[in-house]
Amino acid sequence: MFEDINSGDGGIYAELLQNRAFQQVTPNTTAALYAWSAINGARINVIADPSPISSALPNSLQLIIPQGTSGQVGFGNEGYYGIQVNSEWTYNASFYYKFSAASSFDGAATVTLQSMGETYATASVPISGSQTAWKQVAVSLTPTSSPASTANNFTVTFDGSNAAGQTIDFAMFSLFPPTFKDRENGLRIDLATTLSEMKPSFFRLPGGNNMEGQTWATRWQWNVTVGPLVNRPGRMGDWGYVNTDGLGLLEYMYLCEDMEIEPIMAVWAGYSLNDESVPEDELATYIQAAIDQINFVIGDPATNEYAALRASLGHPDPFRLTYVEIGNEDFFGSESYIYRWRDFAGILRAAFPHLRFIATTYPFNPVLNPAPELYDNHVYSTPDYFVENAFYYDAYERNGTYYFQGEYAAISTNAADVFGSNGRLMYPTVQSSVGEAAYMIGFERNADIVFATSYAPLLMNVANYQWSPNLVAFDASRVYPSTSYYVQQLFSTHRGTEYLPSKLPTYNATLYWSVTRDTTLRNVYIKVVNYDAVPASMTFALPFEVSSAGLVTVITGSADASNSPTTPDAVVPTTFKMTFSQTFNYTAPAYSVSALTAYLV
Ligand SMILES: [NH3+][C@H]1C[C@H](O)[C@@H](O)[C@@H]1CO
Repeated sequence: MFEDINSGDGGIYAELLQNRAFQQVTPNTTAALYAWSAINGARINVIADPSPISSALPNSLQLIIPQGTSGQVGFGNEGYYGIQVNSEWTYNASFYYKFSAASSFDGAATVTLQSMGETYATASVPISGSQTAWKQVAVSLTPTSSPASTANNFTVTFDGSNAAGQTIDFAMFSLFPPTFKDRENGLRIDLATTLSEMKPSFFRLPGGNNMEGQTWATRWQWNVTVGPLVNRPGRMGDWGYVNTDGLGLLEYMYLCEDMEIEPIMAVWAGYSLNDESVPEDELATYIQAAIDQINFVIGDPATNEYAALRASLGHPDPFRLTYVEIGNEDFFGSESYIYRWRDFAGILRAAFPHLRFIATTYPFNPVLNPAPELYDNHVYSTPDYFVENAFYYDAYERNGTYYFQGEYAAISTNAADVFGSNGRLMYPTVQSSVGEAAYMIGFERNADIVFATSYAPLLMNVANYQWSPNLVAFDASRVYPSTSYYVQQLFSTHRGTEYLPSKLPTYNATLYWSVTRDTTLRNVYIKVVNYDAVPASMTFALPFEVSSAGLVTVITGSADASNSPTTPDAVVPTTFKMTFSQTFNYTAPAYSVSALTAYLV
């Protein structure tokens, strides 16, 4: 499950410059210069440009080089809480510039990656005072070393002795490192690789709260997140910072394509986080926007203008799409969802009969028409809750309705105030991840009605975050997979194609297991969850023969152990050879998740 909670900008979206285009800021304020700073006496200010680079980007950075300055004068950007400088990488830097008034200046800008005066990479860009219209310039930067620290800056400076007195406007900066699959405007390689190594099947986007907007006007709107970056205005996201929307709908689709997974794509459904619902007689505009969004993803360029837009952006073929979610957590707006679902699902089902639409209220509460085929359930609670409710789906009625556990995580040890700060987990712990695993065993046992599941939220920038815990933490140079990440990965890579019934302990036990079989690979997977503080010895009697050689992968550690920037590898999976027979013993360590792999003979 993905949404931008300090996880897109400055996270998986590989742009390295923060506040790169001065989107959604108030000109002539200090705040508008966030992440930028003047160098050696330069004067910089964000202005409402009288001739802006685009209507989407009305602001520009104005540099004034005062008379009498000498040495390198200009400005720098600190990145998203740091910039990783890697000598194995070539960085692509670009910006637009113009002179608001023609001048005789004919010089160059020096573009660098540097720290405290040490320059790691530098390039020169010709700058001409005759350039009164916006001109984009681009350079590549190849560092000569890789400093351990990420306290580095991107800088643009001029030789003060010959640039004194000049006023130059700048817009739409960008600095990219190499990206995942070399995709232009793409993803940070280490984060995307970490997600890909979980072998996920789908990617839910674009949220979550961050799709909804605090108001209707600030909702996520697909059409302003596609096309040239200079035409993307960005928006104030729902987690307290401006989203550049450089990671837009097309980038999300490329993410799915490059990771060989499919999107579960949400459409805005007329409800914003200020608890305001669009009245039924005003829904048509938003339903059409949803139709256009879906056509952008799967439409025929020959017959639909938004599909033609997709083709013009380089992807004439439709993307994979099966599941479309109508809204997010509409149990907060369930009364209006009765008509919002009726109209959205009614019209979208007719327009796209092969797609499957997911409702986001509580199942059957309120009663919805048309009856949803799919519901998205969310649950955040304590580790104990997940163990005590490991049979949550067993009691669900089998009535042709299927469930997406779209968000779940053990986030606190304080049952009295799960979302509060007291008892809240900063990072998953072994105990919280083992608790989640007990619940996940229940997903497998009930796979006849649970068709998809995803931990949430996914990514956290440890330098600036609004939610904890998350599956994967990161900073400007490193990724910190959590204990829950390894549990997700273990379940995902030991999935099987069929569930083999077995007699589980009674409710509120501490020991859970599942037996699945992959009929293609002819593997048998036995996942064992021990939530007890002592090891659990077990005997398995299989109804079929297996070869003696097999493997077991175990995630275990002290209950409150976490992977974090200070203890990145406190708990990692370990794999051992294991001897199997049709009847065999296994001892599950205290607080552990094990995946046993045996091979059918
Ligand atoms: N409040 C959670 C529920 C919402 O859908 C997400 O945006 C939040 C974090 O995963």
